[in-house]
Parts: sequence; structure tokens; C-alpha cells
Amino acid sequence: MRIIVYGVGAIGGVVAAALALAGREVVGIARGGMLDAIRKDGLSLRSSRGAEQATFECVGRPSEIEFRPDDLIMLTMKGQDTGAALHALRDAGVREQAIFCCQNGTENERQALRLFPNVHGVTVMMPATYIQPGRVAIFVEPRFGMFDIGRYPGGIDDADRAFAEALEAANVAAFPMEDVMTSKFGKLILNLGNIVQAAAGTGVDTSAISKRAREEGRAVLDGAGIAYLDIGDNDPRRDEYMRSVKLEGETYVGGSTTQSLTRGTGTVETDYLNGEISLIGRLHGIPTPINDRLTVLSAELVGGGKGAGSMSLEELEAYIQG
Ligand SMILES: NC(=O)C1=CN([C@@H]2O[C@H](COP(=O)(O)OP(=O)(O)OC[C@H]3O[C@@H](n4cnc5c(N)ncnc54)[C@H](OP(=O)(O)O)[C@@H]3O)[C@@H](O)[C@H]2O)C=CC1
Ligand SMILES: CC(C)(CO)C(=O)C(=O)O
Repeated sequence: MRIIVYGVGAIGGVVAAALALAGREVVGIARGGMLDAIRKDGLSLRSSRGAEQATFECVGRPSEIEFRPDDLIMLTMKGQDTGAALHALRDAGVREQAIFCCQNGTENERQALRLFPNVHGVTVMMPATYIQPGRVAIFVEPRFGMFDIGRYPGGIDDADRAFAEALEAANVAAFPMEDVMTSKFGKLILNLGNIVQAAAGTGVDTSAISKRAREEGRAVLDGAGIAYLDIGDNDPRRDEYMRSVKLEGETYVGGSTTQSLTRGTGTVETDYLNGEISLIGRLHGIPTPINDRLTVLSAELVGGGKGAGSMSLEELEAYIQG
């Protein structure tokens, strides 16, 4: 069984390296400097275990892979890149293989199920950082993170069990779940603060604004009758499996949206995080003024070429008031 990691960045990089270091067969799909670096020297994984160099096959597009029926395919690109990636997989001949959406947001699974029959949701709890091409880091211990895993829209099958077994071997705590989307909707609530942190900068206390965005998000899910679990700081598994750790010489720049603004990738995932709450709210007639504003804000920050931390807390407050 091979594991194809599509999108070798922070999450894809940590998981691909950890799997390869655990002796699993991994094929990465990467682009730009990351692809060149992995092909040349492999991928350096920095963690509380130290710096480990992982080597694995890496290609630039799915069409370079001869897919096998028992391949497990992880999607680890941002939500705004999922559509193009799914079409590239289908063009490359992928049909019945298990596709694991290892991404934040709840739309990736729906998009994948439109094209493929065998889709799985994964809640990714893993503060990973794309440091530079060829280098990623993970800032928790003793495990590299925790994944809730299950078939979409529900159930657990052999592919979930096989994926969980491989992750456990790679030091990622893995939990097959009958109703994984309840976990993913819980994670969505947590991620409503991503753009807030990205706008104001890591280290600024944005908790009051994030709290309001999350309260609005919960009201929308409640109103729409969508079940969700609390998988944030109150999740008791965090103490056992993923305690924050400082890594000498490495800086945790922040969450995934902060990293996108810092790296200047030119897109952010907010339309699939806060925008998902706006969408569900609009479908159910529930107002979502805060998440609407945050979604527009993300487009303005990206459009204006703004970096992480480009707004003061006061500016952010004023912006949300409209
Ligand atoms: N980072 C984190 O701590 C966490 C992230 N997540 C979620 O995990 C998912 C991935 O995030 P993250 O790892 O941070 O994102 P990154 O941007 O670090 O990694 C995604 C990678 O996919 C690459 N990519 C996108 N499209 C393609 C393509 N068509 N072909 C080849 N490569 C492609 C990107 O390339 P390029 O660099 O050129 O853009 C990038 O390197 C997101 O849904 C995020 O919300 C969840 C929990 C924590
Ligand atoms: C919860 C958080 C912020 C942890 O890294 C995350 O999921 C992300 O970075 O997108």
C-alpha cells in the first residue's frame, strides 16, 4: 500500500516525512521550490526528536504516477486548490482509490465525492510549519498530531483502518470515527480565528474577536441542524498526545492562514472557513455579519499584497463593525 501525498507543504510535508521515516512507501506531489528541494536532498523534518532527513519519491503532477488500486491518496493542499487537484487526479486515471481530505473546512469532501466514490474526511490537528523549500517543522509532542478519520459522509472502512495504522506507525495519533464530519465541523469553528490571527499577527491577543466569530459560527451550525464536537483546547486528548513544544532555532509563525500571508502565496483559505459559515447562514436565513466581514477582509489583504500582522487590533475591530 502506497500513500500518495498531494500537496507537500506544512501538513503534507510533516506527514510524508514521518511516514517515510517510519518505512512506509510514500509518493509526494509538490511544486516549485519544494519539489526541487525534495528531489535533490529529501525533506528535513524538525521536531522535538531533532532534525531528520526523509527521502521519498516526489513528482510534479498526478499524471507522472502509475496509480495502483490500493493507493491511499491524501489531499493536503489548501481548500481553494482542491478543485483543480481533483480534476488532475481523475485525468491521471484515479477512479476507486481512497481519497483522504486532510484539510480544514468541510467542502473538500463534497467536491471529492462529486468526482470519486471513495472519499474520507480527516480532521487534522497538527500545528505544522512550512519553513522553506525542503524544510518543515512540527511544534507538538509526544505525537506529531492527532487525526480523526472516517468515510464520507459516514462510517469506517478498511481504508480508514489502514490509514490509521500507517499514521500511528509515523507517530501521528489516529482515531477512526463513525461520524467524522462532526469532528470536522468542530474544527471549522476553531478555524474561524485563522484570518483574525493572520490579520493582527501571531502573539497579539485576538481572542475576543475570534470568540465572536466562533459564537456566530456555532449559532449557524445549531440553526442549520449540523452536529459538531468540541475538538479545540477542551479536547482531553490534547494533553496526552499534543503538547506545545518550542524548537530551538525555529519560530512558530502561526496557523495555516498566517503562514500563507507570510509566505505571500497569493491566496488564502478563508472562503472555505469563515466563508463556509456565511454560505450555511445564507442557505438557512441566519445572518453572519462577522464571518462575512472576515471573508471580505481576507480577499482585501491578499489583493492588497498585505503580509501577516498588517492590521492593529483597533483597525481590525473597526473593520468588523463595518
Ligand atoms: N499548517 C497547519 O498547521 C495546519 C493546516 N491545516 C490544513 O491543512 C491543509 C494544508 O495546509 P498547509 O499544509 O498549512 O498548507 P501549505 O500551503 O503549507 O501546503 C500546501 C501545499 O500544497 C501545494 N499545492 C497546492 N496545489 C498543488 C498542486 N496542484 N500540485 C502540487 N502542489 C500543490 C502548495 O504549493 P505552493 O507552496 O506552491 O502554494 C503547498 O506547498 C489546509 O486545509 C489547512 O487548513 C490543518 C491543521 C493545521
Ligand atoms: C488550529 C490551527 C490554527 C492550528 O495550527 C489550524 O488548524 C491551522 O493552522 O489551520
